Amino acid sequence: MDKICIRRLEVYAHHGVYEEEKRLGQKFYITVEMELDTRAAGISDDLQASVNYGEVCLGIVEWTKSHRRKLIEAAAEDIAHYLLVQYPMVRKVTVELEKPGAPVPYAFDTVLVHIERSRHQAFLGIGSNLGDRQMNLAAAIRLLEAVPDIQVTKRSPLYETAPYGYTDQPPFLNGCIGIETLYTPEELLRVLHEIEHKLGRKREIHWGPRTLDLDILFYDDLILDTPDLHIPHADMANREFVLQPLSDIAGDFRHPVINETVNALLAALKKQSN
Ligand SMILES: Nc1ncnc2c1ncn2[C@@H]1O[C@H](COP(=O)(O)OP(=O)(O)OP(=O)(O)O)[C@@H](O)[C@H]1O
Ligand SMILES: Nc1nc2c(c(=O)[nH]1)N=C(CO)CN2
Repeated sequence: MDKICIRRLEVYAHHGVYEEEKRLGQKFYITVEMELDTRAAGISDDLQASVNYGEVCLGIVEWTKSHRRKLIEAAAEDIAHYLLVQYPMVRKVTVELEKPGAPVPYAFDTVLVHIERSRHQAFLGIGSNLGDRQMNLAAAIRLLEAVPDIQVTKRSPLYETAPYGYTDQPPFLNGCIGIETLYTPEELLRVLHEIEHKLGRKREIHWGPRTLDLDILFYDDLILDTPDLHIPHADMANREFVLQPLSDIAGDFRHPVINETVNALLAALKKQSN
């Protein structure tokens, strides 16, 4: 990825834990690196095809002056978030916030926090087999679309599927959606649980009937194995009700553990079940 960088933008602002810092203010330096593809702007020589660094400086200065955070961590987090929300072309930002006059009674050059934040691509499985299934799935997508740091970018068709695992239950309606998000996997899972809860999901039988099930299938090419979260979803390669709709929107996406595309996994599963 290409980068547009702004080094040590000077801003007088009032972030700090101590009353004196809040009252008097002090100098901050802000360095940002924005990763984006500058090829189109490079070829066309057109500012519309890129990010205007002057406007970025103005936005950062205005934000930094008009807000107050106790911690430089919090100020840097907000600046990174502001840049990713404001400039969809920017895939990743690095923000370094320096406070050279920090109230420390020793000689030092500067203190700083350095963070990297990025936009993530994730694929979710959605399913329902209780109540008005189509309405449940449509409502789930609407709720997801209303979450500020999630954009729904792709939707598969919905498929009627026989219950897998625990088979003594009604048929499911299943689909997959693609999203872009600024959330971490854990934050995303929390959002999904809230939406499941809002739509009346009760956790009773493992693999049992549900008004709504939302699973994280892929999150970039992340491999994560914690007690609460397995990414890629642990059983997805065995589930046609996942792979079929996923192949409609992400057939070429490669499973980072199995190292096969979704299309290849689906073909293998179909062959195996014939
Ligand atoms: N990739 C993932 N997506 C969603 N939940 C996950 C994932 N990996 C682990 N989990 C954990 O699984 C727990 C149970 O989720 P849920 O009740 O939806 O399971 P289930 O739908 O019955 O089974 P399955 O996840 O195999 O479809 C969640 O609380 C969550 O902590
Ligand atoms: N067809 C189908 N079967 C399932 C489903 C599902 O979404 N579709 N979800 C389950 C647990 O998540 C268990 N079995």
